Amino acid sequence: MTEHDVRPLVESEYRAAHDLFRAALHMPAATDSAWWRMAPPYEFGRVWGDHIDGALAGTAMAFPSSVVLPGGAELPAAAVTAVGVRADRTRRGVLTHLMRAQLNEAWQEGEAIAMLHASETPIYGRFGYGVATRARTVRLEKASAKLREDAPGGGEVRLVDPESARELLPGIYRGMPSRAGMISRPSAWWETRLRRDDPSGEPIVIAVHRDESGDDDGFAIWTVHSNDPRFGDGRTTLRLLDMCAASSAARCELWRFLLGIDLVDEVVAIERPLDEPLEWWLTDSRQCRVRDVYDDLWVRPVDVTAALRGRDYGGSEAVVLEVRDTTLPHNEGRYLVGPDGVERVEREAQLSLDVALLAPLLFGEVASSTLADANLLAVHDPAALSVADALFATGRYSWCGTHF
Ligand SMILES: CC(=O)SCCNC(=O)CCNC(=O)[C@H](O)C(C)(C)COP(=O)(O)OP(=O)(O)OC[C@H]1O[C@@H](n2cnc3c(N)ncnc32)[C@H](O)[C@@H]1OP(=O)(O)O
Repeated sequence: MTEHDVRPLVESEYRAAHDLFRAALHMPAATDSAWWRMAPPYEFGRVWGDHIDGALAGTAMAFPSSVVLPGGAELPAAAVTAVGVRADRTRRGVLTHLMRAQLNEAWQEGEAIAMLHASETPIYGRFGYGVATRARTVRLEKASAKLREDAPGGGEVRLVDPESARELLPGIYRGMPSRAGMISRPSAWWETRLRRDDPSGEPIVIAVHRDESGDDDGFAIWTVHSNDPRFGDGRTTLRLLDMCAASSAARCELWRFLLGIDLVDEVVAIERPLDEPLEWWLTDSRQCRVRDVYDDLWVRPVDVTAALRGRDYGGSEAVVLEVRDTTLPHNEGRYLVGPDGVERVEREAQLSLDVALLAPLLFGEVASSTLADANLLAVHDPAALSVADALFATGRYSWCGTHF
């Protein structure tokens, strides 16, 4: 049997842990400058390692953040990242040990939620994570994607350098109207984002939007990739990595700016909200080509009571929901969930599900009746299903938009 030695790593071990993570993603060890870019989130000191035969076999880290739930409440959350196991040590429970240690740490820290972006979908469900938000990648051909003349806009867009961006962008982000799925970005996250070159080595370019009354209210971050015409097709792609704005006027004006940049053939934007009204801003809606729709933020309720209490509910009736949670047994039990509040009860359950399916319900990503159709939600009282549908409906897609 494999002997595991799971413990928090110390600072002198962080770089090796990061290199192990990079190797698991088939990336070379970090150069000094790559490590300088990626080190800030390690500074929170929440880095775990599992050791086999005295050598580091796997690692996972987290930094403190928060996430907005439907209704606008913000809950403290552990942002989990840099998870990797050595290729010659996989499938012996290393990740399982790391996940348990990390989730217990989040519980001790009083974090109601743990959250991450998954490299592959089969990995995290067994630890109680489920898809909370989805996002899409869109591609616009610059020559044919034209914004309607009466699409929103106004104000002006200017390029800023990373030093100014460090001053400006965190405040603009905090000023955005809150939306379910959005997370807080600690300064360490900004340090990494604004230091980071694309893996291809292209530098980031940053623009800020200022509204007509002189307030900065939106920004975009991108890289530009050109294909040498002597060898390739000579096309130039602008890759939009991050765009946030406080108003649709600011957002549309940023799109107008991007689609007007010279010597660009196409704009490809990742992790955009499913309901960004690009199709509606264009003269020809088909010019917004949706390349892909994918799971974005995965959420794991660490404290189910706090997570259930963190959101608003629709409808007028309550249901008794049973939650199974083998990883964090303190969550196991029955919850009366209704528009008047949430409490633990001993009553018979009307519906029951695994904790991993709570996040899609909490964030309005799926209806209870759809989960029941998929045999993922057990229905003990059929009348409760439509009540649960009404309770958890959100009316708007949740969206994260922050990669970590
Ligand atoms: C938030 C992030 O950082 S996302 C990045 C995650 N990292 C990567 O994708 C890097 C490449 N992959 C890896 O490093 C490893 O394969 C990991 C981290 C995905 C899994 O680590 P392992 O130590 O092998 O996982 P562990 O042995 O604890 O597996 C537990 C269970 O999950 C299953 N599992 C683990 N990884 C996968 C996977 N990629 N696909 C399908 N099942 C998987 C195992 O088969 C096992 O199932 P079982 O309990 O039924 O036997």
